[in-house]
Amino acid sequence: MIIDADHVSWRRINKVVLKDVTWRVRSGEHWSLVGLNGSGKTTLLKMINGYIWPSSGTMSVLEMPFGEGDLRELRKKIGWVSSALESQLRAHELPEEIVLSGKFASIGLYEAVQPEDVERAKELLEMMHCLPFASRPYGTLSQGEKQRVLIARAMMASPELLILDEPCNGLDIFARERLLALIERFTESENAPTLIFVTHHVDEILPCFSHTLLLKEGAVYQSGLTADIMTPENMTAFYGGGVVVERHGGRLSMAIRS
Ligand SMILES: Nc1ncnc2c1ncn2[C@@H]1O[C@H](COP(=O)(O)OP(=O)(O)OP(=O)(O)O)[C@@H](O)[C@H]1O
Repeated sequence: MIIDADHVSWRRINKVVLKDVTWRVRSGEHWSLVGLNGSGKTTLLKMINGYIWPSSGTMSVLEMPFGEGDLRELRKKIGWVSSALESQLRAHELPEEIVLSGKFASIGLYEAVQPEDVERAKELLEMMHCLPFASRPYGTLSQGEKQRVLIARAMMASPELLILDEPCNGLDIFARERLLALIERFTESENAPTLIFVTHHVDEILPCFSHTLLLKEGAVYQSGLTADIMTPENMTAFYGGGVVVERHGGRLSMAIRS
């Protein structure tokens, strides 16, 4: 089991941020995690990474129950690509250095790298289509190019679980489709880690995400097979009826009902 959250709640003064969340992610599954602003997505991700603990219920990630084992060791097995990470990286570094630093989970490269690490970093840059700008400082890259470097960086540590936290934010429609196509190909590759793709846009949910968790106001609204959950009727109900959801091929699109 990759994630086993059993009746997890997280309470703050005057607020229950996560309410009785039960969520099981098994090896070989890829999940999309969908919810509006404030629905508890980031809180759940922080908990998966062991930065906060359940107020009640039990949580086990990569077979490590919370309260047992070394959280730093656990975090080495989890890649988390987010806008918070993007803003920490240094503008003058080259994509190759940024990818290599992923092996040590460091900002900047301080450790001696082995020739096989350099080889692996190059393979990952190629896989994420980063070679055309591999010799330019990170700070000069577009948002879409940066996202691809960040995913390559996360892969450098060979994680068992890879969280892509709103990776399409700030991308134009073409850059978004290119990134989604790369992510889709990536899920087909041998030894791909279990993926959790976080978004609030239904049109980003690819058929390769086998399962979907819908979060609403801190609680699980639904969880299960994407094919069952991502229907226009279901998603219209999830968003409270104020939207029009349509199917286009294997994906949905959504607009505000006028
Ligand atoms: N430490 C805290 N104390 C009190 N309330 C909190 C705390 N952390 C988060 N919250 C609240 O819990 C709710 C869920 O927050 P969270 O950041 O998990 O949502 P989210 O789904 O990630 O939203 P977004 O899509 O905007 O990033 C929000 O209303 C937030 O204000």
